[in-house]
Amino acid sequence: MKVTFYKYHGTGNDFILIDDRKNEFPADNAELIDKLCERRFGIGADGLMLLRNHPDLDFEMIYFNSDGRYSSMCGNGGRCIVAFAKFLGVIEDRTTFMAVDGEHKAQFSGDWVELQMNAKSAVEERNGDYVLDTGSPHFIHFQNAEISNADLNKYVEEIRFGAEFKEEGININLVQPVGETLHMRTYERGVEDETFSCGTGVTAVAISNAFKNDRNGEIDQPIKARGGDLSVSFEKKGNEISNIWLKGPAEQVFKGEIEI
Ligand SMILES: N[C@H](CCC[C@H](N)C(=O)O)C(=O)O
Repeated sequence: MKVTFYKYHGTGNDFILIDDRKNEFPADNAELIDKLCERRFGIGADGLMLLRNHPDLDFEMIYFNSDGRYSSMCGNGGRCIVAFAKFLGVIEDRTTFMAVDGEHKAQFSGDWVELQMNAKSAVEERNGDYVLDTGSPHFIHFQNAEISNADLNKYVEEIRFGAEFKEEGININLVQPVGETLHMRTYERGVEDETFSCGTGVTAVAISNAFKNDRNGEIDQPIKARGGDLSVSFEKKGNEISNIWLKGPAEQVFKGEIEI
């Protein structure tokens, strides 16, 4: 079967996107998806997404990590599939679509896509570190030292593969405040490697930073990931977080065809 695919990235978090409105792609074939995401023997990507019809909303996003398994929500992927939906003519300049963690609104601002995010858990503080779910589960460690040469693997071994999270997994984020901007690096569950950006991670970092600094009101947090710049805006009243928007670029890199 010949499949047309489109390669997108959102600040270096890269994805294979397929228009599967005919429901023909073998979504349960984890081995195939893993192979397509392989960087040397396949197309290469952090994840794969299917755009499918939805009975009530503009479309449905089905997301797989590069290990081929169905995944929790992908924020950068959500922004890329919105750009893909506009490219296909499925939507114009705003949309409401279905994803694994529920409905998402999205809109365009210049060449950035703004995606409304769902905070799925309370913010848990653990000796200065944070754990929260923004559609995917995240562990956040803040440090003042330069993160570009930080030992991310130490947190991967201790936390991602530690007793508590070994089974379910969790994404690991290191954060270094630089002025008003948060510089960050992420190790992603299901990719089992560092990625250049992680949208649910960016969102989790922005929210936990507001708790760390006891900030309230309308917050617009600039973030610098390895693959580029994003921002997260939200409202915080004490422990209540609402109106969360993840904003950043979503770019189509190439189109291709592959026999599967
Ligand atoms: N690897 C994540 C899902 C993708 C998250 C990331 N690509 C994003 O942009 O949010 C997990 O299994 O929790």
